[in-house]
Amino acid sequence: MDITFNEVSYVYQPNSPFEHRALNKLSFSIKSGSFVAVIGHTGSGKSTLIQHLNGLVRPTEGEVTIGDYRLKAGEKNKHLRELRKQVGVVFQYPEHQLFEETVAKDIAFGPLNFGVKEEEIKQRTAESMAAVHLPEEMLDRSPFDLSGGQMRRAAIAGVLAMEPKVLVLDEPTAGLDPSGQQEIMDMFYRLHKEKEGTTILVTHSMEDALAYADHIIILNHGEVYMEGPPLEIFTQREKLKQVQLDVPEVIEFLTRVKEQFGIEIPYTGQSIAELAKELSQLVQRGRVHE
Ligand SMILES: Nc1ncnc2c1ncn2[C@@H]1O[C@H](COP(=O)(O)OP(=O)(O)OP(=O)(O)O)[C@@H](O)[C@H]1O
Repeated sequence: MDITFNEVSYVYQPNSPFEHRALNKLSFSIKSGSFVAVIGHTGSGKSTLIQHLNGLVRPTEGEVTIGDYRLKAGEKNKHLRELRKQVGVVFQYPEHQLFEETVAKDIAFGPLNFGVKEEEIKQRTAESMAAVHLPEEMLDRSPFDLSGGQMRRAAIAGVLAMEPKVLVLDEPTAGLDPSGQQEIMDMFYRLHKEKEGTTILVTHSMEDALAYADHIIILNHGEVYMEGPPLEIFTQREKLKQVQLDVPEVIEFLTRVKEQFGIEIPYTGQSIAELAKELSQLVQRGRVHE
């Protein structure tokens, strides 16, 4: 589903002493099937932006379209159920929203609410558990007896069981250890490729944005500060510094190689260790002088 924000503003607590314009005439579009990372320092408006995507908030000004669905300032949201069927949101610390007696009941909660038949729910539950790498034996356990990482996966399985066309991820790896973070992000990336849906990731990790996204949107004070393909964005160090954002380490490495050795190693998603290996091979072959 294509998504567009057209001159969208959002004001918290209007006409009160606490009035705050969190989004200011925001315009951008997201093509169906893309993996978009939304970045920006704290308070730049990322969470407010994504809350528009499933109708949790409605624009104060402007218009949001998600496929055929339209959220317009001044108009009551109609058919929100339809929208929420299509847009799945993994909120920060999703495990805090687990509440049922068993993992199976928790995963089935959303689909049941939307009238999905029991047989189909069973099938979706099995598929979602496999996607998040949880064994089926866990379905009968209380979600509160699982480890933190397993609880996070169970909560994510509940969102996947809705089979959303758009998956919105609000810092889905916050609080996990580095290997858990990579596993979860690799899982979302694999699902994105398999399901051919649209994925929108809010992250503070420049590394994840570079590794997984095909389009970056940087917010600053509720406005689009920069947008474009990752390599185009992350090579503009000075511009990023102005909004307190860092360049991913791997891009720093490539920049240093270019400055010191005068060569450009094409970046195709390698890690720093892999790039260092490529560089040492070039040195050994005499293509580059130390
Ligand atoms: N309920 C509210 N009332 C008033 N202002 C609010 C409210 N919620 C958020 N804000 C303000 O709106 C701005 C944008 O907040 P938002 O949560 O969208 O930012 P964010 O980029 O997601 O931040 P973070 O990275 O810290 O999660 C901030 O300045 C915030 O203080």
